[in-house]
Amino acid sequence: MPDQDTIVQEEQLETKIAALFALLSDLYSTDDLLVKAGKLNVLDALDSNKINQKLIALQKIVLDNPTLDKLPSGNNAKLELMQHLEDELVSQQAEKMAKKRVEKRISDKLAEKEHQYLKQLRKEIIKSESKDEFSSSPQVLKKELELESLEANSLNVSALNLVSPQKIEEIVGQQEGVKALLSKLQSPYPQHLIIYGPPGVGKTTAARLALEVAKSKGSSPFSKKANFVEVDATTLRWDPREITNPLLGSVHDPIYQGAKGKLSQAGIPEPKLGLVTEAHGGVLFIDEIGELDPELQNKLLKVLEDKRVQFDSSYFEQSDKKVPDYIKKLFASGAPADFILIGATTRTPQEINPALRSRTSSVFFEPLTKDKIKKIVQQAALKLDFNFEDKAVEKISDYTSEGRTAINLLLDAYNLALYHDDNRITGEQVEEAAKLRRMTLINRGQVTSEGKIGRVLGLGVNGFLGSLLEVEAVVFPAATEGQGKIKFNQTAGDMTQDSVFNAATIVRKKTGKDLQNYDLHVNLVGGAKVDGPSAGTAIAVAIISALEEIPVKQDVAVTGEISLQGDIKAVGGVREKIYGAYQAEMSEVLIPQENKTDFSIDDRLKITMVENIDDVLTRMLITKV
Ligand SMILES: Nc1ncnc2c1ncn2[C@@H]1O[C@H](COP(=O)(O)OP(=O)(O)OP(=O)(O)O)[C@@H](O)[C@H]1O
Repeated sequence: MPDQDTIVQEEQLETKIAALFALLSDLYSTDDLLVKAGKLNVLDALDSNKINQKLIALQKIVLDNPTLDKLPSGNNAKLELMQHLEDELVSQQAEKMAKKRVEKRISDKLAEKEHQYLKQLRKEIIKSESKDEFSSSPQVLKKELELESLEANSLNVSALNLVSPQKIEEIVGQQEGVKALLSKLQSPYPQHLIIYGPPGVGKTTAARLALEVAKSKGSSPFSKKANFVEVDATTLRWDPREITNPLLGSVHDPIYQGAKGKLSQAGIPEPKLGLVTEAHGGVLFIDEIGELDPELQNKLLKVLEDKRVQFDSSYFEQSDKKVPDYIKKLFASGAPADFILIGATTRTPQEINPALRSRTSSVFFEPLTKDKIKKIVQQAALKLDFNFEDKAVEKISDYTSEGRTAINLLLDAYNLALYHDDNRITGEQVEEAAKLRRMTLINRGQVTSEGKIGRVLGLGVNGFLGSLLEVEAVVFPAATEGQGKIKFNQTAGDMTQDSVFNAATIVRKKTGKDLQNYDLHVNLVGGAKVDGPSAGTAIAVAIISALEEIPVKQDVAVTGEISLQGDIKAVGGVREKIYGAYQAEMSEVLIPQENKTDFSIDDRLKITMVENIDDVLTRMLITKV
């Protein structure tokens, strides 16, 4: 029989064990406790009446140790063990409560953030939906309605779009260029590039269509939604203070936003995203990239490198609670601008900023020959679904070597045919359309190795296009010596008049003949208007040729101002003029030595630098003066 003390101690142990089990079930849910007991193989022990077995189960569960199968001997030692288990349970409980508290704080914080976010979102929506009292005025609503009805009425199906290539295979005469373009763009790692070539030969159209091809390739990083964003560098306006910068984006500081702007009233600067961000994930096409302001080019290069564009404003306050989150984000981390740059230029690679050139690969588009122009016109005429004479196509190719101009001339002739109730486009209609556009035939086929007296081929430039300028001079002995008359066409411009007078002095120096003893007529064929003294040299050569009756070579063209000393001075548009001479199939072109840095030598035709009238006469006259 156990003595009284032992009974009391056992009762104490039982009470303590019950208390510990109560603590345990506070710590774990019943299910969790059963699972844990199952894993530790003590489920039976929990139900047992034997104190020791219960204590062993308790020990295993609390200390999470399945190997603790023994108990210390002696009741005191057991009481100490239970004290230890109780401490352990208390500390586990404390840990659990601490965790709970932290979790609660986290979920409170989350709820608060969500609430703020929803509030902000609601504000934005209300702002965009709501009309202030000004914009809901009857006058403004009426204007809005008028504008909407105008928009709904659009009838402008662009004819140019209709007849332009819709597939890359329809680009004519640029096989090499298109191959290079496609290979660089449809790769899994597309490259930035610049397309070099004359105007109107399909650079923009090919770039746009090449992106479509790239999008259809599974390995391309361009998604189906990738944008083709197009901008012309010659019309891009920007302000170095970054008040306006449509290319890169700008920050509208509050003082510039106008009194009505909500953000401006709150003194908040607002970043306006630029084309580089609109092109994110796609292509940014910059036409005439060579004309882009050098400072803007440097900024663009930085964006290309960072693939982001950053904003800055002295009005921005990070801590200002009124500043919307999206504005804070834009100031903190900028806007994305990860795109492929395609530039197009009529310049040569040497004339492009070296930093830009080194980051882009080069693609070359060729000038279009007469045959290619005919093919472009035929292709477009078929899309118009209208009859046309072969002569019409032939005629168009006589007027231009630019694809775009050819298409426009075709469309003009088409409109004229409709106007005349004709069911086909004829050669005459093309001529009529060309006349209305003030176009002249291009000088293909003028080249002849035979010399001509008093006829010199000079060079003119119109926009980006250089062309031949035909200068004629005729002289007769004056009826009365010393009273000769000089005549020239008035339409040719004041500068031409000066050029003729300068030429008269040179002629006297070179030939010893006084022009006052002759009637002289100088003519710029076709009433060409010359803005500048650049025809001076050609005029002098024409007069000398006429006076001395020495023929002038007809496959050599010249440009240059002439001084009273007979020096050939620099002129503008040399690059375009050289290209014009090439197109007109000249074999040599004479350029002022002073212009030698304005162009790069190409091997398409012979370019000779000239310093004075003697250099020119040696190369242009068939025999010596
Ligand atoms: N090689 C070509 N093949 C087919 N069509 C062409 C070609 N070149 C030009 N075109 C026609 O002319 C239009 C204008 O061409 P596009 O704008 O692509 O030329 P571009 O070289 O980019 O000219 P620019 O340098 O002046 O911008 C095209 O929409 C197309 O109808």
